[in-house]
Parts: sequence; C-alpha cells; structure tokens
Amino acid sequence: MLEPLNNAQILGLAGQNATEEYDPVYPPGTLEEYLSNEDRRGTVDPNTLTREEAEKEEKSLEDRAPPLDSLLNLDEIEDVATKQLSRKAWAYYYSAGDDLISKRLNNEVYRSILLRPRIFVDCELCNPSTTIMGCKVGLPVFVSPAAMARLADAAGKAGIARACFRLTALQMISNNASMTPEQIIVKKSEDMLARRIAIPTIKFVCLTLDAPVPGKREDDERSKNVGSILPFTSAAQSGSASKATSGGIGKSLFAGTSPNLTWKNTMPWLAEHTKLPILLKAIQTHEDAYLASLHAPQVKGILLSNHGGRAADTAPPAIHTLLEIRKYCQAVLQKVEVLVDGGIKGEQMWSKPFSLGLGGSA
Ligand SMILES: Cc1cc2nc3c(=O)[nH]c(=O)nc-3n(C[C@H](O)[C@H](O)[C@H](O)COP(=O)(O)O)c2cc1C
Repeated sequence: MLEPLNNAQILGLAGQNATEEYDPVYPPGTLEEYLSNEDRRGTVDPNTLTREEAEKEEKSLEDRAPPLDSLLNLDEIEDVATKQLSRKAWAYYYSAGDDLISKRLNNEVYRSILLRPRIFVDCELCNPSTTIMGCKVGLPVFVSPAAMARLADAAGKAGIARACFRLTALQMISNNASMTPEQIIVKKSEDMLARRIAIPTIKFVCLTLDAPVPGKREDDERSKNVGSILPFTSAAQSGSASKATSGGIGKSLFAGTSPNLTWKNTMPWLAEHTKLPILLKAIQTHEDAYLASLHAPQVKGILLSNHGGRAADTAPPAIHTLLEIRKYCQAVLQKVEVLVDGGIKGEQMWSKPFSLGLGGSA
C-alpha cells in the first residue's frame, strides 16, 4: 500500500478530483510503481471536471505566463508568479514566520551593504566557476532545498534540476514531501536512506536543523490549503507534532524534523550510516558554526540560513552570522565550507557574501 495514504484515507477523497491534493505530495511515477493493473479504474472523463478544473487542464502555466526572457529581474518574476499561481501555492511559497521580519531583513541587509568598486583590475577573463561541497559548478550559486515544487508546476524539482544543469549550478533536493529524518531513523527507513545515498548524483547530505516544529506562517495558514482537505498528515512525525486539519500546507503536511537531533547523538548516527560529506543547514550563531567546525571533516560545510525567515521570526540573516564568524572564530572559514542563503536577489546581492569569505550563495 502507498505511504502515507491508507485505504480509509483514500476514501476520504472519494468522488473528488484529488489531483491537486495528490500531485504535490507524491513523486511522479508513484502510482505507476505501486498501483496494480487490476486496481486501475480507467482515465478521468473530462466532462466530469468542473469548469475551473477543465480550464486549468487546458491552460498550462507556461501558456499563461509572459516569455521568461521578457522578465528582467527576480522581482518581475515574483510578480508574474504571484498572479499565475493558485492562492494556496502562492501562500505556501510566500509565507514566512510570524511578522516576516527575518524574511524582509534577509533582503534588506544585502541592499544596505554597499559595494566598493576597485579600478584598474583586469577583468577580461572572468571565470566564476568553482566547487561547492566538492562539486564543480559554473557559478558559485546553488538552489536550497525547497519542498512542494510541484504545487507551481508539474515539472517540479526535475524542472529545477534542468535549469541547474543548464547553468551548471548545484541543486539541493528537499526530502520533505516523502519522509522526515525520524522516519529515516527507524529500521526500515535506513534502507531508504541507503538507497538515496547510493544514487551517484547525490554528492552530500544536507541536514536541516531549524525545523523541529513547523514555523507559524500566517499567509499559509489563512489559505484554504491542500493539507486541510487531506485526511492525513503526510511526512509528519507520527505522534508528537501537528495533526492539524487546517493550518496551511506547512503545518498540515510537514510537522517538522525530529526534535531530538543533537551534536552528541546525530553526528555519530550519520557517521554510521553514510560516508557522504555532511552540510549542516541553518547555522545561525558563531557558537554553532564553531561547534560544527569541530566535526570536520565529517562536516564538510555549513549553510548559514534562517530558512528564508520561515522558521523562527527575528532569527538573523545569514550575513549577520557570517560577520559574527569573522569577528569571533575566523578559523571556521578555513575548516569548513561556508555557504549562505536567504533574501538574495540578483547578481549585486550574491556577489557580496564572497567579499566576506564565502564558498557559495543561494
Ligand atoms: C517554498 C519553500 C519550501 C522550503 N522547503 C524547505 C525544505 O523542505 N527543507 C529545507 O531545509 N528548507 C526549505 N526551505 C528553505 C530554503 O531551503 C531556504 O533556506 C530559503 O528559501 C532561503 O531563503 P530565500 O527563499 O529568501 O532564498 C523552503 C523555502 C521555501 C520558500
């Protein structure tokens, strides 16, 4: 039987077109892999769709959006996306913790750092290629892990992968839609982790450490969300966390990562289960950056991040943490690779962290 839907839960969606609820949660191919031929009931008769659904079927997102190369910057792309996306997709993507203070500051802080352009520097042959976490990239840029890409477009993370391939940028893939770390930790899921890390294109494991509970994201909670009509909590920790039937996609589908991850227990557990390098995501103080550096070389990198302001509101922008590290424990920058994400829009922005000693930015 498919996880996490069981028979009773599937019945909760009976008689409705459940595509919108089902698609973003399950990877493509899940039905093909698990549903036996005799359990298939045929294809959907388009005449049974509501007008809204039928229109949606007819017009793909791409058809309705202006050509991508007519959009000049990320703000324009965001404006178009805001108009094109369904309300609930927009709310899930846009929302951040509480009053959005960290989310706004993430961006403002880059605007407030001014460039100091130097002259008479030969820039005829500029080469932005580098390595991030041991991977060769054409640009010092990566895509941070983000769940539910298929809420916006059927191409989902495969579409993001194609874009990264074209730019030779690096993609980190969120594990969120199907499993949580503590699901991995139980015996049967160790096999799953083993399967994933055996995929040769997966070069390192990124462990997100600032989501033991879902952030309080009001825009998401206000929207009539995918999760609220699903009779289950997918990818949620069984037992301890949110069983919310409302409360946005964030709360309904992702009840957070395991709350009992610690330096003492989790690092040896990881060493036992994978030889892949580890990137610790969501380092937000110089103290934790220093502790992470004590775990080098198992910890190959740290990602300074406040989850795009989606976890604890008023958590510091990555650039503040970077400045702390430079002030109090510079040696960290030599011991582990330091990456940043959050609020970076456009090339003037992403070049700034490099002046401060970074490996890559998202
Ligand atoms: C829609 C969305 C989903 C996200 N899902 C995850 C996730 O599953 N795992 C994770 O570690 N971070 C997740 N994040 C946080 C990102 O990895 C990253 O830290 C953040 O988006 C950086 O901020 P920015 O969006 O301003 O660049 C998500 C962010 C967004 C916007």
